[in-house]
Amino acid sequence: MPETAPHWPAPTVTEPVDAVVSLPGSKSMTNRALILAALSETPGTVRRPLRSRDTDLMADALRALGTGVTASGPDLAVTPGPLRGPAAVDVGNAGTVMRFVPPLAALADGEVSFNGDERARERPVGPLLDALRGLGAAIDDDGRGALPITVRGTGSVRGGTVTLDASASSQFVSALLLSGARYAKGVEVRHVGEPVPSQPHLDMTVEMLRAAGVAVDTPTPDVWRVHPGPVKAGDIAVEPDLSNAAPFLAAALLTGGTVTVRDWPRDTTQPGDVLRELFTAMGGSAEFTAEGLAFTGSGEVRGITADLRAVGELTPTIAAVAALATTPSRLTGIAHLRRHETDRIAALAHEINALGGDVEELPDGLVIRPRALHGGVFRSYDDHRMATSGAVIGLVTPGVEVENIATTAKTLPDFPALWSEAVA
Ligand SMILES: O=C(O)C1=C[C@@H](OP(=O)(O)O)[C@@H](O)[C@H](O)C1
Ligand SMILES: C=C(OP(=O)(O)O)C(=O)O
Repeated sequence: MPETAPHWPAPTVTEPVDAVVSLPGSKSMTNRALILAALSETPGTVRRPLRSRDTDLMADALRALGTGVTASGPDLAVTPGPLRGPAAVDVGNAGTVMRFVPPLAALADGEVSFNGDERARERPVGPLLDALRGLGAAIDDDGRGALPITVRGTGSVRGGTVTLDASASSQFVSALLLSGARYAKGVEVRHVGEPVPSQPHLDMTVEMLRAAGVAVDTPTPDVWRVHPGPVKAGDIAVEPDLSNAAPFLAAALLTGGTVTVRDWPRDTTQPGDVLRELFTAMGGSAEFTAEGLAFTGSGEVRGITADLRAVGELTPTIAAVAALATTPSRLTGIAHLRRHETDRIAALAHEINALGGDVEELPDGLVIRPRALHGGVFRSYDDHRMATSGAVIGLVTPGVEVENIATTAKTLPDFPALWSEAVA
């Protein structure tokens, strides 16, 4: 029998939480920065990146393809080299690695195989693979539109115009755009189908490409054009991870306290910035201070009706807060969450209900009716955001134990210590 770690007793408080927290870098920005630096003409530096499972997997993938990635104090120094196979890439369960690296691997000379966690083999990549084939890449897969795959690189990709359905993940589009400048004809990506989720992440891709000297046009909604040309990443400064700020702001909201997140950017493409608005609608208030963003709870926590399509990765925390609110919530537009680290719609409903909650699954979301919760085990399904949601519920519900808190290492390895310190 494999040894399993004991469940983590979530700390419970009776006083308002009053804390100032420094959060590590954004996963999404770090992994984009690493890709852009690897595609660059000259060495670059990623300043204050996130160091976590997902970003270590990205660094390892790029090393396997011939790029130098070395720690330099709190930064990562990236030395681009000729991209080459053969190489084997372990994506873990990182969407950014399984989607962003294959278009780069198509530029390599040699075969690059991709595999990952059991769950990674269930997450969609089919539309991305078909798009890459349409741009001239050769890829072997077993016909399921999922890992494992082998990209048979020849050292160059023709590029051109491609149409795909990116309603399952915005990462399909970001992936093609990030490497597209290095394709002979660049790339024009056209989406058709249900709306693409995670618009802020698409904006982040476009903004980071432009900052790296790449010409990107967005002529009409659902069309993105990346012109061929050199990538010049240079120095890229990574912002604190605002999605990982969610549980900390929730602590202030739920306890009527104040949590300040240091260095919250005033202007950002991160979806977590929308928390200022969402958690204000749920009863708190946000204010920029000299230190960062101070979020204060009023003592009252209201439910919310919201379409979260653009900010889906915030759902687990919002659902946890909603379960503790005084009025019902309806969260929609998030069918794609069923293909995230776990089926987050089903997992949230199941785990909150197991603690006495009243959560109903919709095909594309959740209806959450407030009910007194009790202690018990909150399972994480190897999903970092499920684990942190268990911590949020446990903060005001005695006796909650989170199973596999270590899974937070995907994007926030220090979570248990940071959380315990913040709420102490
Ligand atoms: O591009 C990115 O960095 C991300 C895009 C989103 O993916 P989906 O559009 O698949 O939800 C988001 O949920 C994920 O955590 C990170
Ligand atoms: C969906 C997420 O991750 P991934 O990058 O693996 O898609 C997430 O972090 O919430």
